[in-house]
Amino acid sequence: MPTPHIRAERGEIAPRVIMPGDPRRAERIATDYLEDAELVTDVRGVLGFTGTWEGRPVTAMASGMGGPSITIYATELAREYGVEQIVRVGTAGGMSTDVVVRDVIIATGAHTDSGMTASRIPGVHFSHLADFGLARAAIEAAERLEGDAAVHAGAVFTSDHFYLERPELSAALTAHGTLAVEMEAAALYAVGAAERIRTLAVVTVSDHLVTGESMTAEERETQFDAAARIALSL
Ligand SMILES: O=P(O)(O)O[C@H]1O[C@H](CO)[C@@H](O)[C@H]1O
Ligand SMILES: O=c1cc[nH]c(=O)[nH]1
Repeated sequence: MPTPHIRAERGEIAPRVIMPGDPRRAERIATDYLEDAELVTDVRGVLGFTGTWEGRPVTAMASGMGGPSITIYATELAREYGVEQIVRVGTAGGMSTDVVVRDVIIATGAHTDSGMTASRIPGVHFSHLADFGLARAAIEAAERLEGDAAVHAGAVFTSDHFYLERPELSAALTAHGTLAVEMEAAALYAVGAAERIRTLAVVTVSDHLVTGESMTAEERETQFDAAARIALSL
């Protein structure tokens, strides 16, 4: 049954969902990786395609940007479509000098100062954790990958801001081992905990807060092969 934000019928969305922020990246995953992919939702331009990858059904559907947006889609997918697993395939800004542009990060946890999770369990510093089995499988898949992408596992920072510069906060997070900043992982992990579904974020470093290195907008759409292959294998 369609929801306010997803027009697919139940059964048109696979139990496994690959979720980039960008609708065009969802379309590219469908065309470049999936077989027999069909558009199943396009409400608000947030595209979702269902097809198969190595014979297994999978849906590639965008989340839009930020915690509120991914929370809406992930919650509706879990509650209304029986989705069991959502793997975000996103971009992130490098914070640690241990990572460089085009590296891939398997986000085993996500720090955040977002009010979204603060309001889920007031008074508690909730731990936003990836599903352990998915994270372990992603690390194993990365070890089998051909190509020269460097893959890291560790914590990211999920921010509600893209443009607000907070150098002291960045320095403190980096000093505590945070690898990169993005805008959805913590919210996705909170939905995973609340709805009892498996969630993981695999992000490609698209720019670096310290070195200033950056991908172009076109590269942000295309340079995610390693992350996509890891996510699709799960
Ligand atoms: O490339 P995506 O998956 O959208 O991820 C990152 O890019 C967007 C900001 O440009 C935010 O959504 C951030 O999390
Ligand atoms: O959220 C994001 C994504 C990419 N780069 C950033 O600096 N922030």
